[in-house]
Amino acid sequence: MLPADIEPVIRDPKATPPGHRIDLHHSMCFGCGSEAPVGLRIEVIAGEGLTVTAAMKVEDWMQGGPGVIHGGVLSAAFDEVMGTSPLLLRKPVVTGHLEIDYAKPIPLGSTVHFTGEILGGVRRKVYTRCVAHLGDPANPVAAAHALFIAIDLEKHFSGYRERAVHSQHQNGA
Ligand SMILES: CCCCCCCCCCCCCCCC(=O)SCCNC(=O)CCNC(=O)[C@H](O)C(C)(C)COP(=O)(O)OP(=O)(O)OC[C@H]1O[C@@H](n2cnc3c(N)ncnc32)[C@H](O)[C@@H]1OP(=O)(O)O
Repeated sequence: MLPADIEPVIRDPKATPPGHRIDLHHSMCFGCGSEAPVGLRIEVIAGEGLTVTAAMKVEDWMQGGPGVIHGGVLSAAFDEVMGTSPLLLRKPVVTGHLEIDYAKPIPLGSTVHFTGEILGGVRRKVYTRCVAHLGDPANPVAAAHALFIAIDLEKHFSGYRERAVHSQHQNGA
């Protein structure tokens, strides 16, 4: 999946320091929003270099097959974790391409640990990967690769903002 012309990228000196949560982009986001009525509420933590980590408790409402997580929920979690990592470059992005390898069923009640990494970039493209385990990093349960595209936030969402759902604490702003 990685292109031949991929180039190294450099963490922005003003990026969130290692060990700290990378700021959520808005409180009503399905992936990270603390006020979203339904959502994953994932906190992505900056790691060293171009890495991030996150953990997600697998709740009953995430069920797909009996007793295990739905694959789409896991996919959304990967999207959130990897999609946040380009903020280490101080670049807002959207997902262009996401692929998942599901290695093992993930039981309800378990905690999924994610370790993501930026692999490099080409122009506006940022390539990432992420591995998930249930407590033993040597025993992964899933892995993902994703391509994110850097955007101009104002332009990208200009035609959609009137539909945005706001937090009750934002006075409709
Ligand atoms: C919710 C978001 C809030 C963001 C705020 C702050 C972020 C804070 C972190 C939050 C974490 C969020 C994590 C969840 C993130 C989502 O879930 S985002 C939602 C899902 N994704 C989308 O809705 C994106 C929909 N797609 C699009 O809007 C447009 O296709 C894109 C991606 C903006 C690209 O369009 P474009 O700006 O016209 O650019 P374009 O010239 O077509 O492509 C640029 C380059 O990317 C390549 N490319 C584009 N698409 C693809 C593809 N699918 N496959 C391969 N290459 C591709 C092109 O070939 C081109 O390459 P080069 O020519 O440079 O070699």
